[in-house]
Parts: sequence; C-alpha cells; structure tokens
Amino acid sequence: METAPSSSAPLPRFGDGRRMRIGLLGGSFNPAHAGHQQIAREALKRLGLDQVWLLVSPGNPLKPAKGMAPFAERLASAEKIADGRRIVATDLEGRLGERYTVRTVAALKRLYPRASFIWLMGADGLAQFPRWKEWRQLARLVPIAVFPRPGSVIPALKGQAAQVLHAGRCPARQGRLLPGQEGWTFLEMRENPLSATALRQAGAFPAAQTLAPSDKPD
Ligand SMILES: Nc1ncnc2c1ncn2[C@@H]1O[C@H](COP(=O)(O)OP(=O)(O)OP(=O)(O)O)[C@@H](O)[C@H]1O
Ligand SMILES: O=C(O)c1ccc[n+]([C@@H]2O[C@H](COP(=O)([O-])O)[C@@H](O)[C@H]2O)c1
Repeated sequence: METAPSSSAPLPRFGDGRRMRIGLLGGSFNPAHAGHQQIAREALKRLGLDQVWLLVSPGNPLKPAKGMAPFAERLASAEKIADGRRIVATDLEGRLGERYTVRTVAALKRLYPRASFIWLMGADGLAQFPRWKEWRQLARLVPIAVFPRPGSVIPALKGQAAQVLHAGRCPARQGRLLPGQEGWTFLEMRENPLSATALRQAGAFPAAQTLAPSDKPD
C-alpha cells in the first residue's frame, strides 16, 4: 500500500455543537469524476445531509497498486469536484493509516462522536461487499446508501450482501432516517456511465502514465 503523506495538521473540526449528518463517499478517485459528484449531491438532498466527505483511500485492498496515481494526486483530483463547504475532499483515511473501511469507520466514530455517519457507495460496491473485510460488522457499524450504476444494479440487489442484509433494507423514502441508525437503502437515480477506468483509458489522468514501482526502469 502506498502510504499517504503524514501530516501534523489537526484533524478537521466542524459544526456548531449540533449533531452533523455526514455522508462518507470512500473512493480511489483515480481520478474523481462527475459520477462521484452526482452521488454526493444526490446524497445531500435525498438523505438530508449536512456534508459529504470524499474519503480518499490510501489503497483499496481489492485493487492493484499498478496504475494507481499517488495519494496526493488523487486527493487533488477529489478536491476539484468538491466545493469545500457541503462536499469536502479529505485525506483522513490516509492520516489514520487505515485502508479497511470497517476500521476507518470505527476510528471516525471515535474521533467525531457528535457526527451521524452514513456510508455511500455505487451498486458495484454492494455487489462486491462480501469481499470486504468484516463486511457484516461494517453494516452494523454504519448505515449504507447505495446508488445505481450501469450493469451493477441487478448483481447488487440480488447478490449475497443484499440477501444477508435483507432485514435491514429500508425504503428510499425513509432514507433520511438512516444517518446514525442501522440499515441500508437503495436510492434510484439516473444512472451515470462515467468511470475512472474509462477516463484513464482515454488518457485523461496522469495515472495512465504512472508506473508501479516494480515497473520503473532502474
Ligand atoms: N458513475 C457512477 N455511478 C455510481 N456510483 C459511482 C460511479 N462512479 C463511481 N461510483 C462510486 O463511487 C465510489 C468511488 O468510486 P471510484 O473512485 O472507484 O471510481 P470508479 O469510477 O469506480 O473507479 P474505477 O473505474 O477505477 O474502478 C464507489 O462507491 C463507486 O461505486
Ligand atoms: O474494507 C475493505 O475491505 C474494502 C474493500 C474494497 C473497497 N473498500 C472501500 O471502498 C471504497 C471504494 O473503493 P474504490 O477503489 O472502488 O473507489 C473505498 O473507500 C475503499 O477503501 C473497502
């Protein structure tokens, strides 16, 4: 795993003492794109959130390091689609030194006891959820909102995670109740075909030219 730059900066503070409702959109952001922005905006509106944090991953445990741009570049990319007010890009996961979501979320809940978090992800995330570390525990730790993605809706909604977590599924219209509770919901929205893979293949991000350490010439 690439290590994120260490920082002695204090952890971000927020709020005015009231309970904040925060959506966590974890991602590689290799690069960030309008599909992420659409989820963030939709989550703010549909889940009644105060903020969405774009939680840049130091290294998705299920993705190869090859082709992954450095953490700082991916953070900068996430910052470009954030507005710094309601949608905020953050290096917190790198600073915590975590890459398993279950640990990151547990740490964030300890660090921000007055926040009500909800995990946001595309349908591809729910489809592959059973491969995540301690995914059942993660689903008990934080509520989850899932967004459609071309080709992933059926695999997600008919997959193992949806079946195991069936009892916790709540109707989309009750999504606003979720932050701070247990359970998950699927929020219908217009599907967005954008992906970071397609952008890299089109040469739209430096990662396309980035060599993994083992590929670098001596
Ligand atoms: N077009 C999209 N529609 C819905 N969800 C998306 C979309 N793009 C990304 N997401 C979700 O955003 C989160 C972060 O995604 P990520 O940074 O991996 O982008 P990506 O486009 O999926 O990247 P890659 O193609 O490299 O796998 C994941 O939960 C993913 O499901
Ligand atoms: O915790 C895990 O085992 C785990 C496995 C795969 C992905 N994740 C997280 O899922 C989020 C989306 O990852 P990505 O690379 O698809 O953007 C990101 O926050 C990852 O850290 C987490």
